Amino acid sequence: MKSVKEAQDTIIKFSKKGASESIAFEDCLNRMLAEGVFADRDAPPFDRVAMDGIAIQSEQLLKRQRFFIEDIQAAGQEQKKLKNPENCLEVMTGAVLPYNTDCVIPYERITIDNGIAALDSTAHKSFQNIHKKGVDAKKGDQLLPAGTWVHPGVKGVLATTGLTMVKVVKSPTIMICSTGDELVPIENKPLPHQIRRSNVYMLQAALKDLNIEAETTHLPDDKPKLKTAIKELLRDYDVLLFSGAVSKGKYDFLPVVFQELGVQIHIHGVKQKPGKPFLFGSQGEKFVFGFPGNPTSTLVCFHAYFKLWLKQHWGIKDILTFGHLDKDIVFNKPVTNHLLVMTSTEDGKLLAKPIANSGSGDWVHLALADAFLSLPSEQSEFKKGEIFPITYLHKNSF
Ligand SMILES: Nc1nc2c(c(=O)[nH]1)N[C@H]1C(S)=C(S)[C@@H](COP(=O)(O)OP(=O)(O)OC[C@H]3O[C@@H](n4cnc5c(N)ncnc54)[C@H](O)[C@@H]3O)O[C@H]1N2
Ligand code: MOO
Ligand SMILES: [Mg+2]
Repeated sequence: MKSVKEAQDTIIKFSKKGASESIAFEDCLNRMLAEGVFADRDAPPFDRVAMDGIAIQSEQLLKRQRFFIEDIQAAGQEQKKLKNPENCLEVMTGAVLPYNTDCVIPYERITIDNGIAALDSTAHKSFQNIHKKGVDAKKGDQLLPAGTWVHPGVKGVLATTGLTMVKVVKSPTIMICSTGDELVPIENKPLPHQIRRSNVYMLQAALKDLNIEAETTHLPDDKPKLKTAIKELLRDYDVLLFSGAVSKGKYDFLPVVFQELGVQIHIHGVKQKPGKPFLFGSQGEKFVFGFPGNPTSTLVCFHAYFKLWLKQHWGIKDILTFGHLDKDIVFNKPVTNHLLVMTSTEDGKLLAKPIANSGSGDWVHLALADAFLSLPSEQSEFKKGEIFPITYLHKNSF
């Protein structure tokens, strides 16, 4: 059985960058750029007035403190010219600096009376309050490298560059499969021995949080039927996510079906709780993730392993954070303990409060968790205040 570290290293080994596709600018938030973005013009594209006020020729400061206002240069107007260097032009933030001027003095530093602007002092410098053409980037400069994650600031740069289509890393096609004859559709009223197939919706939502769409399907606990269905799914999808059927039960057919279909199993069993029977395999460029069926195991393994695989493939950011355990814990098994927690902040510290639950099959208390702390296998007593790596379970929790 692999340790968590060995399992994660194995996953990373099989994760590589996805293919690329061009998509509409509107749709590119939370995607990874597949190619660099270059400036189509200087940034800023002209000497930009940075304060509302007046523009003068700085040389005149040696001679005068009062300036006749010739005209106004508003933002969006073509560049005007200061005709008489002894005068000034009123200028607005965002306007082109008028020709023949080199100094902007804000309204707060002048008084205007009868069309004359009087300065509070002559202590002003050339090029003050002017955002110089090309100071941030020159035409042709790389503004964003390939691999950049599109967040709101990046969208602003893409918009400024006029990119209506954006080349991004393509999403893998994913099918989420539930297994198990006890499962019924959520709209059904389950019989006493049945439950609703909730895990697939949890996984679909976790993917949606990452801006990835995925379909769901259900497969029965029947080996020949499973084999036929998975063979087709492997042909049609890049990645199959399974919940259930990977442990030791008589009907846990996934490991043997994978073997018979020529799927190489790289991980089956990890020294962790929950998620011990976790399985990961591949067939060429196709990947299978077998998340143990207990709901907490499914969700924890999604975040601990599938997100790691996606990190390279899809480019999601690794938010490596540490949380302060908020309670003493004793855990005597030599395995990593992924402990469900509710997070909060206090005096700038991230506190992680363990959630009481009845084990990995307890879906009721799973909903109270927004993260899990990974307590290392070599330790058995964990004290309040100690710091451990934390993994968030959903986007709104970080
Ligand atoms: N003899 C052993 N038994 C078990 C072991 C073991 O090592 N030896 N491991 C336990 C652990 S740990 C886990 S976790 C589970 C994992 O089992 P499977 O991956 O084989 O999953 P199933 O047997 O199919 O189901 C387990 C449990 O989860 C429920 N489930 C499954 N899918 C869904 C779904 N889509 N929505 C809601 N709930 C689901 C299922 O009904 C079961 O209750 O095995 C232990 N056993
Ligand atoms: O480890 Mo199982 O994954 O406890 O529920
Ligand atoms: Mg089982």
